[in-house]
Amino acid sequence: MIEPPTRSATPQRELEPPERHPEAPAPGTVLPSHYENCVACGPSHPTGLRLVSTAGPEVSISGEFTVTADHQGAPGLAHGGVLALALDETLGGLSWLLRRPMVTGRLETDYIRPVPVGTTLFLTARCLGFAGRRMYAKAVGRLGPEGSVALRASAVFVVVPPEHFVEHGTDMTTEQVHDYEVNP
Ligand SMILES: CCCCCCCCCCCC(=O)SCCNC(=O)CCNC(=O)[C@H](O)C(C)(C)COP(=O)(O)OP(=O)(O)OC[C@H]1O[C@@H](n2cnc3c(N)ncnc32)[C@H](O)[C@@H]1OP(=O)(O)O
Repeated sequence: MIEPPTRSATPQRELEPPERHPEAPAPGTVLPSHYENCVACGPSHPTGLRLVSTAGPEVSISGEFTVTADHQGAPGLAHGGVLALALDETLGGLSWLLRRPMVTGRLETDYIRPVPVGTTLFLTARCLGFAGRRMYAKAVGRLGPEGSVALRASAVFVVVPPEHFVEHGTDMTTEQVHDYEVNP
């Protein structure tokens, strides 16, 4: 049997520098939810994170959400999978600034401190650059705007054609995907 190649979220060669799209939302712009039922950012999801992302400088995003009892693993503490979800969503927000549809290929997470229920977690994600269709990025999660680092992540996102979401998802038309590419 042929083993799949070992994959890493650390770039193996020099990256093409990221370019903020000329029509990207200005730094400080709160980004709309990309889907109202998204478990990470959707305002209609009953128990989701309701994570709010904001465009940052260069190719960066900040995100915020408050851990509730719906997000527990151990009693009173956020589940690690939920924290990975928050990192994934914040990293995914980079596509708003790059104006390229992308999906997570790999997400490597370091859990550094426990995150109690009631904490507002402050996340930032930064694009490192591209190698072909691969976008490399890093993210950090803090226990307060300037607080202790609780999480770190390195990720590879893979640029996909808009049709990816139509072909593999439901209730999505090509027009809607193109709307996502050009709004806000
Ligand atoms: C309205 C809109 C809503 C927009 C909605 C926005 C939602 C945001 C949500 C946050 C983001 C998510 O959670 S997204 C959901 C979670 N992720 C997914 O569902 C992805 C599932 N996986 C896939 O669909 C596929 O494996 C792909 C698309 C990632 C790759 O498949 P492919 O298109 O056939 O391409 P492939 O040739 O395999 O790979 C292309 C290049 O990427 C590299 N590559 C592929 N996978 C990996 C990997 N895990 N780690 C490192 N590198 C990788 C390959 O080596 C190759 O490099 P080279 O040979 O070219 O050098």
